[in-house]
Amino acid sequence: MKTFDQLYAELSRIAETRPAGSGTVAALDAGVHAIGKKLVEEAAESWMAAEHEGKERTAEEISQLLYHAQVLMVASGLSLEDVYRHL
Ligand SMILES: N=c1c2ncn([C@@H]3O[C@H](COP(=O)(O)OP(=O)(O)OP(=O)(O)O)[C@@H](O)[C@H]3O)c2ncn1[C@@H]1O[C@H](COP(=O)(O)O)[C@@H](O)[C@H]1O
Repeated sequence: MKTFDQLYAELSRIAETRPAGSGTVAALDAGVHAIGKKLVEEAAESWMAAEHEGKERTAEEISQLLYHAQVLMVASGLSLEDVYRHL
C-alpha cells in the first residue's frame, strides 16, 4: 500500500530514470492527449463501479483514476504543491 504522495514521488523518479518496461514511461511518451483520454476513461469506470459494482471495484477504479491524474501532473510539469494550493 502507498499514499498519494508516495506514488507521486515514485512516478517523478520513473520519469527521470526511465526504467525499461515501465507503463508510466510508455504513458508519458504517448503524451498529454493520450493520458487525458485514459484519465477520462478511468473517471467513467469509477462512476459506473460506484453505481453498479460495489465498494471494492469502486476503490480499485478510483485508485487507477488517481494514478492517471498523477501521470497527467508529471506530464504537465506540475508538483503536488501546485495542485494542493488549490484545495
Ligand atoms: N497504480 C498504478 C496504476 N493504476 C493503473 N495503472 C495503469 O492503468 C491500467 C488500468 O487500466 P484498465 O483497468 O483500463 O486496464 P486495461 O484496460 O487492461 O489497460 P489498457 O489496455 O487500457 O492499457 C493498467 O493496465 C496500468 O497500465 C497503473 N500503473 C501503474 N501503477 C503504479 O505506478 C507505479 C509505477 O508503475 P510502472 O511505471 O508500470 O512501473 C507502480 O507503483 C504501480 O503500482
